Amino acid sequence: MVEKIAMIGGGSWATALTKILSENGAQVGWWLRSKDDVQHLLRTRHNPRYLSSVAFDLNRVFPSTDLKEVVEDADWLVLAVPAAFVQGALDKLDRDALRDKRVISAIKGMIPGKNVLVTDYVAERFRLDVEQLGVVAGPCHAEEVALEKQSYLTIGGPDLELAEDFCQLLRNRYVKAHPAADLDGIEYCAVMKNIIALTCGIAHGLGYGDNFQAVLVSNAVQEIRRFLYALSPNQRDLSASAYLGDLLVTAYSQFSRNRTFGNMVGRGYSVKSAQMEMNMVAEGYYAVKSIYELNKKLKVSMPITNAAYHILYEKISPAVELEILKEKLK
Ligand SMILES: NC(=O)C1=CN([C@@H]2O[C@H](COP(=O)(O)OP(=O)(O)OC[C@H]3O[C@@H](n4cnc5c(N)ncnc54)[C@H](O)[C@@H]3O)[C@@H](O)[C@H]2O)C=CC1
Ligand SMILES: O=C(CO)COP(=O)(O)O
Repeated sequence: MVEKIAMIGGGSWATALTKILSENGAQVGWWLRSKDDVQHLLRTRHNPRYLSSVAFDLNRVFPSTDLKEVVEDADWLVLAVPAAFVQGALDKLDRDALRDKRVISAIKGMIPGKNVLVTDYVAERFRLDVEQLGVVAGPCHAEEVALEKQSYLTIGGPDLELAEDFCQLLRNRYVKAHPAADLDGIEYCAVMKNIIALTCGIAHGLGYGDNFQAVLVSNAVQEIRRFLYALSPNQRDLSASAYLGDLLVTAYSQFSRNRTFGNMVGRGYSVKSAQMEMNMVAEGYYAVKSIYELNKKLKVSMPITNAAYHILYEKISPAVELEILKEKLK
């Protein structure tokens, strides 16, 4: 049986996942916001804006701006727009539109303003059972998928059968995938590692070196552990690649949007100008605010998140804030 997937989003990650899934034989209805991009894809088989070297087989990939049609036709829905655009993107769908679907979030962010995880938002908005949900996690940059470099993904979800089914759709010569039962922990960690990567970028932009970054990342693991424990004290091995691996790749990779954005801020760009310079979205910018606000109740010690918040939302100088932060790390 050919699996039918609705891919929501026209950015790098949606493009990479569409490549993996369609090359494995799935039929992918691909919703993109822009009519021009859909026309371009239909004409040339390439996404003009992201990973434009990848050619799609239009017998299996069906780009469209008609969200309802794309969703109606699918067994699976894969969300791959930045979290800030989830509400807008799904706006036109009825509350029952996802009733019989399996829904996978590939998003590493929270809904700004609501400060909720994407899976929690989708479950509430479409009255879904948690067993219908999963997340795509793990250290994996879209750019390396385009180059077919060896990569590993984790599919997190309470229904391990659903997670394993989605793993099977992903596995290929260069992608290994495995299921994991932790939904919330994986999703929160994916949100938080973006804040850390952004802070690593700020430090780098200010001239801090590898020695400092290693200490920053070590302290970050402890900060993430404290926060996750306060939210959901389940047993989880934070050294697994869905957690630590994702933190490392984002903190160190030249491809990281969050690190690049932070680096610009460290070098003196304003938040606005750094955002305008990038044709991509750094989720960490929004995540800082959500996690900072959530932590007002939890009161976990989070020096790195606090420093990033002060820089990005209270306009405190990155140099001053890093001077304060460096005294708190060990
Ligand atoms: N790029 C990557 O390597 C990976 C990304 N992710 C996650 O995937 C999600 C999507 O990120 P990327 O594909 O990297 O995005 P991107 O930064 O490559 O592209 C930006 C995306 O935002 C869309 N967009 C901009 N304004 C919009 C609006 N008003 N309404 C709807 N969409 C709008 C653009 O069309 C484009 O799809 C994020 O949560 C990210 O953390 C997860 C793993 C890897
Ligand atoms: O999550 C990612 C890689 O696993 C992508 O991180 P960036 O958004 O910082 O590029």
